[in-house]
Amino acid sequence: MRAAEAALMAGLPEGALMQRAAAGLAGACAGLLGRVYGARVVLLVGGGANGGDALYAGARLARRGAGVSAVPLGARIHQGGLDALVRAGGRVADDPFAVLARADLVLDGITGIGGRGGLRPDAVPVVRASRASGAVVVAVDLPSGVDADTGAVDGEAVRADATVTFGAYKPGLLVDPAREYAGAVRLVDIGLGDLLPTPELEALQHADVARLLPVPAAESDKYRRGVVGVVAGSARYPGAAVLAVAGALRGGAGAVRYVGPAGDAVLARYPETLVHPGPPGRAGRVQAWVIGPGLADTPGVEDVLASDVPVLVDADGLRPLDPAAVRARPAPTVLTPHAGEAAALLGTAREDVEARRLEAVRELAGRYGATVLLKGSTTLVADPDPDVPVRVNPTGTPWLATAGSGDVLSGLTGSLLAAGLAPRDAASTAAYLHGLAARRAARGAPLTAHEVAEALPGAWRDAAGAPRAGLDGGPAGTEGGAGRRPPGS
Ligand SMILES: NC(=O)C1=CN([C@@H]2O[C@H](COP(=O)(O)OP(=O)(O)OC[C@H]3O[C@@H](n4cnc5c(N)ncnc54)[C@H](O)[C@@H]3O)[C@@H](O)[C@H]2O)[C@@H](O)CC1
Ligand SMILES: Nc1ncnc2c1ncn2[C@@H]1O[C@H](COP(=O)(O)OP(=O)(O)O)[C@@H](O)[C@H]1O
Ligand SMILES: [K+]
Repeated sequence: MRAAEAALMAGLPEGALMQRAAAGLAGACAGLLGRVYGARVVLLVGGGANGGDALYAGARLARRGAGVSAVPLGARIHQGGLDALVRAGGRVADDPFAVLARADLVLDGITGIGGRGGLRPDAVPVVRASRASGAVVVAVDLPSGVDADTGAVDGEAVRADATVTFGAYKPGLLVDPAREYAGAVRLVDIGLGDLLPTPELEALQHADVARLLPVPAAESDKYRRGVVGVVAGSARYPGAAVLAVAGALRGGAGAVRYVGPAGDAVLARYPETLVHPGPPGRAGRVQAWVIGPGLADTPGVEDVLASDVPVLVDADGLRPLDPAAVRARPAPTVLTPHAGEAAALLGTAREDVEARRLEAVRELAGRYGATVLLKGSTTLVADPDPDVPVRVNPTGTPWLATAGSGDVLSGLTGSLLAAGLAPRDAASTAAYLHGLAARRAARGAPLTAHEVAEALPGAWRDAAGAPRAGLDGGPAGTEGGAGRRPPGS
């Protein structure tokens, strides 16, 4: 951000960029207020340019008739911004707590990308008073106190109803725990355009997923569409096998081979499954393996890792995992740990992984030379190449935190691998569809893992922009829609 802003500023009059930011910010605040004239606005102003943004936006609101008071925090204050505010009729608050108690809107301009660590002690009571006032809290660029680069929150931070961010989304707006502090995020374009470098994080959108989803062609047969092998379930956990197969059947592979002791349970629910007693090496050719869900102590991980096709390792399969063995594989490996499993692999505590997800997923991907999908409130997918952007999943719902939903995800991901998607694409597309399916299935009420699997075709159609019911079976070549949408649609 800093490099791109410096390059852009070099060709602009002094202060122009901050004015663009302030104009966007003031516009967003006006929208939230509904009526600007007579509204009471309080600016929390730190010592940097983030405070400058707040002051110039405050000046714009004051010119439209708002009563605007600034609460300076920190040793310095942006002088140009303060002068503009005073010229527009705003003022510095004599009693911060009195103005906050009556505020309609509070602008958090304490820190932006220059913030380090949580809020400093002098800011804490003022921020708490802002929340307690019932005013709408709008963060400037980022909620103060969150880490812009990682999404970590070390100490206290502003809990915003909305965040107006400039130029590009910052990782702290997309990755929990910080993401939760940001509220609804709006991006204001300040003209950085091509000056922005390759992002560290990217989030798929419907159109991206539509381009990635495998669609059978006229010449396809079940083998050419890919066969996925699922090694899952045990006498103790037969259900995990059923759920992993459920995900795999809906992921685009032409056939699903199940290997393990839960064949009867699988066939009872999904007669289309090809069931083998094992071991995996004798089950016939597959284009990708999924191993782990509900495996308990069943052996087979080494056997599967020795194969020359992509392998997804989940749940119990992750326990005995040796980095050297994974790195030595001739084909890609995908690991899908939740925070607890990731912590065990890294030799750290679950809370550490949850506090620093981005770091944890990158470290695991590097250590294992594998694509790693870290599950949880923010699902992240890291490539073994550290220069490739990490993908953050924008879909999903906390209702997904239900037993067995991870088994569905591993089957789905494996199926997309078998269908030929690159590991990072398979994992991030699966997480996207899985999250979308969960939202469709939950609609604000508890859901079961099985319902997530059942909702996958609907999620697929949504993402692919496929014709709605009643229009299917139109002119030849129109079914499926996926992959045929023009870029950016
Ligand atoms: N560079 C630019 O051209 C633009 C920058 N913009 C704004 O400028 C911001 C970055 O400005 P700065 O680099 O001045 O940095 P910030 O304004 O984010 O923060 C720096 C100030 O905060 C203090 N500080 C650091 N950590 C703190 C903490 N935990 N608690 C309290 N105070 C703390 C520092 O001592 C310093 O005074 C962006 O986030 C954005 O809001 C926008 O105006 C767009 C244009
Ligand atoms: N708080 C949350 N918000 C959103 N998604 C969540 C949350 N907690 C868990 N999930 C998702 O739910 C699924 C749970 O998978 P997992 O932990 O492997 O459970 P299981 O082993 O029971 O299937 C994952 O897709 C994960 O990303
Ligand atoms: K801020």
